[in-house]
Amino acid sequence: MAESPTLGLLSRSVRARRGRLAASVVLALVSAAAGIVTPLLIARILGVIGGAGGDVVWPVAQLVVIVLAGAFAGGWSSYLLSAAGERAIEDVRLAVVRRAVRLRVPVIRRIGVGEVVSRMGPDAAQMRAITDTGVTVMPVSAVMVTAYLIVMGILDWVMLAVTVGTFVVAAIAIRAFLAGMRRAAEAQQAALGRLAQAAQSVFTMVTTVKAYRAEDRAIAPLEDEIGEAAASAVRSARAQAAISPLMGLGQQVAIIGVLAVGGVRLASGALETTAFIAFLMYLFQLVNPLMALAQGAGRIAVGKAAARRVDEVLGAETEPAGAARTPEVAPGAPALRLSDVEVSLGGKPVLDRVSLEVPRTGVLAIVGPSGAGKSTLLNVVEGFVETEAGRVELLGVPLQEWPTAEVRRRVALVEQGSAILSMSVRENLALGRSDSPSDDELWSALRDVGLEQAVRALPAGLDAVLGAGDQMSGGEEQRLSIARALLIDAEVLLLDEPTAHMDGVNERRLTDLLAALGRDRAVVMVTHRLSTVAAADTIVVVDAGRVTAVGDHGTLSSASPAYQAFVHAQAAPDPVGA
Ligand SMILES: Nc1ncnc2c1ncn2[C@@H]1O[C@H](COP(=O)(O)OP(=O)(O)OP(=O)(O)O)[C@@H](O)[C@H]1O
Repeated sequence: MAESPTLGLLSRSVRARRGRLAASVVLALVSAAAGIVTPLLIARILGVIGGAGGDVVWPVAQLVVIVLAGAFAGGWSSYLLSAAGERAIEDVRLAVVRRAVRLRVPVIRRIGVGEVVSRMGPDAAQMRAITDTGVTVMPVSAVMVTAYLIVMGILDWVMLAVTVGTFVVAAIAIRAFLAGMRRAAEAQQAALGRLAQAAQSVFTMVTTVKAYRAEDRAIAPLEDEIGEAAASAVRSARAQAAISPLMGLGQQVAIIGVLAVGGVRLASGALETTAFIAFLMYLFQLVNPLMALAQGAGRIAVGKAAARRVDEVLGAETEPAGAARTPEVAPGAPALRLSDVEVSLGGKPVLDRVSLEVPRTGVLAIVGPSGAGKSTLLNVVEGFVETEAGRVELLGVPLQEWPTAEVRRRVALVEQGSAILSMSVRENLALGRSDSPSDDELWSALRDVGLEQAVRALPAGLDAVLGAGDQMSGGEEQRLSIARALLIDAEVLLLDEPTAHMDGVNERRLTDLLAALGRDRAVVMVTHRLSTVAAADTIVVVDAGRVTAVGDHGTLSSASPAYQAFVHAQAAPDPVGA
């Protein structure tokens, strides 16, 4: 079985903190040793008081020092352990967030955004068990149990045999409950993941939910998952609750057995009273490391189940980085060339042998009915969808021969609708830049898209944080996305319905801006607006995943029935006003 990437990461995290963890183990052992020595000292003191004679002050002083040192060492050890555990969680969270954002787009969609978030939250938190329990608590407890058993064996091997026999029976019973606990914890983790996914969808669309008075219906799946998480947590608690009484029962039976056997051995003179008392004290103490072992085994099983969920992100395929070096651009090659490209989404063919050339300069408009595959075409160029067949070239070079980052630098995408992150206007605008653009540059880009006044009106201007307070309208946010694309000065500009939310003035302004940009770069625009389409240098008609016609407005108006239908639909008089 391939190693789990999450467990690999944890093992690196542990190795990076091996000094502190080793100190924690040593301190835990010191604390354990103090616990082991204490009954012997108490037995000695009792012997002195009981008439054996000798100095009592020195053993009492030793006892005080050892008890205090044991308590201090125990506390320090547990602090070091907790700190290492928390750092391990931090490592997992950082790894998840860094990996998740680099996964291939279809992979992120398959896992689900809420599910990815849950891997960073509750699942990562479970990793602590593997580091602290697995690395120190379990080995230290095992050492303690062994040491107790050795000392108890030295004191009286017959009573030891009774003790071991009883605890072995208890351990067998506890094992069955641990398995139930693990299964319940797995179910709980899965339910919490689905809860995060469902909650993400409801709260992103909270205004729609309210507008349709669907609050109760929308949260029904969330309530189901909350119920499932609680039910599995209760099952886990039930299994966990059995561990302590079983261990206690084992201890009680062992005490009764030891008292019976010890009484006989005391009477026969085979056992000294002080040894008998010391043995009983060890028996009382033995239950602590045994409990730690049983509960630790449960926590580790839960942690490993969470690690398998985190593996889904850490082990998933990231976007290919592409070629190591930027290729030579073929002179005279078109900006983009698609040859017989085929794409299927969800098992359904969406692009069917699409061939298309986008010249180095000029505005190219893609038109076609809803669902025809226009956005998918743009996504193919960005590498957001897999092509099943065909070839896509940027500046004459196949996409896979480019470094992916270089493709994204040369091709700017403005997606349908708003694409604003919860950041300041400045950060949103500079998203594609490796340097920090000057304020002049930012204002100039905002002016180009007719947004300067709106941003100047924001109290914090360029530093106004968007997203949190809905400071901009949908159309303004869309124009901000266009300004962001202008700021990377790409050779190819892809726009998906850029005028969808625009008024007439801004639509005209954008059409003029795109025409100006088209003088020295390729502008590809999916649009339904006739005025924008008619002004384009080239128009591509897409229908049911196929390119059905290419030409300018004049040519297509007479030669393409599909285009004529498009023009007719756009130009049709308003049926209400007719
Ligand atoms: N992730 C997906 N899984 C399955 N099918 C998908 C997926 N994304 C898109 N589709 C389907 O692919 C087809 C093309 O979608 P696309 O978004 O490219 O259409 P479009 O021409 O841009 O439409 P519109 O004008 O409505 O935006 C649609 O039928 C859509 O249902």
